[in-house]
Amino acid sequence: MKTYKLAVIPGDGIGVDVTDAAMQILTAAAARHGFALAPQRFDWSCGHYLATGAMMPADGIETLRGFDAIYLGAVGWPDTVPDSVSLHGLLLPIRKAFNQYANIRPHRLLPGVEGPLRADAFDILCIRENTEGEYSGAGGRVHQGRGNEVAVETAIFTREGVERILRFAFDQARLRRRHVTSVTKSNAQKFSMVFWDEVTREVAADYPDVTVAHMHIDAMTARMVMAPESLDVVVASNLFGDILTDLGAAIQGGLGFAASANICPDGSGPSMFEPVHGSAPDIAGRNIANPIAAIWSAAMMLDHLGEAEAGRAIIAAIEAATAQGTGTVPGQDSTDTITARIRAELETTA
Ligand SMILES: NC(=O)c1ccc[n+]([C@@H]2O[C@H](COP(=O)([O-])OP(=O)(O)OC[C@H]3O[C@@H](n4cnc5c(N)ncnc54)[C@H](O)[C@@H]3O)[C@@H](O)[C@H]2O)c1
Ligand SMILES: O=C(O)[C@H](O)[C@@H](O)C(=O)O
Ligand SMILES: [K+]
Ligand SMILES: [Mn+2]
Repeated sequence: MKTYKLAVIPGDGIGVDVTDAAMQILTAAAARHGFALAPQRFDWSCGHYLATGAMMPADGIETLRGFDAIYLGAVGWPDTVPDSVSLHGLLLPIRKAFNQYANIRPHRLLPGVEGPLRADAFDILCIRENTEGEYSGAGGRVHQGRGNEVAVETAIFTREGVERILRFAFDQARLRRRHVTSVTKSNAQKFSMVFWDEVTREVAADYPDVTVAHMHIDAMTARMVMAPESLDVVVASNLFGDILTDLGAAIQGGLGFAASANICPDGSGPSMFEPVHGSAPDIAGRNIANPIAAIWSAAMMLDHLGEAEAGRAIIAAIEAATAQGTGTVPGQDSTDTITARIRAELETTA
């Protein structure tokens, strides 16, 4: 039987709650679809930082390299560890070390879910650059705490990095409705974003069957609210993609529904799957987090591992559950109730 080695990093807060839910569903899917999962759990988190001084051990990346995929809940506990430390100590190193340059985030309404918009027929695939740009971590501070303090943070855009994420987006568009919207701010940012626009035009020339639109990030936020059905594939830099996908989550009913995959397209390292949302300290440990985003992310992981049928079955089970109203009203159903309903759907459908 095919066995997949899975590194599981629940992280902090509701990361733990929703990872437990996703693992239940993954276990059920494996049993039903004839493969096995060998999960190994790592307690890398803000708790680990407080105990050891690091979010993960020094050889953490090397440890992860041996796995077929990484499943992550969420990381961050701002009361005890600054968010800049937790993000740069775990999530960002994994995304960069394994060249997970494509962060795929789907936004559509599940059956039975009423979003905040009048629109309901949207189906957006956001492709976020995931290794450079505004998240490069290049910068510094001088004269800290003094009146003449200076802080510099440089966004880095490389031709390799920009071109490959654009090609990835155009390839995705070919599997969908053949329309790419490239989001920049090239009126204000006259070097990096003008460069991004130029590369977009170059890459687009290789995809004559795909239409392309260029939009500024500010206009894009309005577009996602006013006419989300006009969008197909959306491609953006690391920070813009981060912001747009919380907006995408909002129009699909909330962060509890937004899934994501951090893909290493060349397969040189494991890819990582996690919900878009964070550790949600305000609701952590209360059995009220919506596990659907996490379970959907688990389905994306199975699809990536080559278990597409099992991935589709999980999505179908989520849809069957929400179509009956389970998990559709914020705060109405517990994490356990939603998970149990999805599991029951998975185990009873053909
Ligand atoms: N990829 C990640 O691991 C990731 C993502 C975002 C934020 N963070 C970290 O998480 C911490 C909290 O960040 P934040 O508050 O800005 O964002 P957040 O996504 O954790 O929460 C934002 C709001 O959405 C709600 N929410 C989030 N997920 C939900 C779910 N599954 N069900 C129901 N409600 C949900 C929360 O209760 C909160 O009100 C910070 O430490 C931040 O750095 C981590
Ligand atoms: O990438 C980030 O900024 C954080 O990890 C989180 O907000 C995310 O969207 O993944
Ligand atoms: K997350
Ligand atoms: Mn985010």
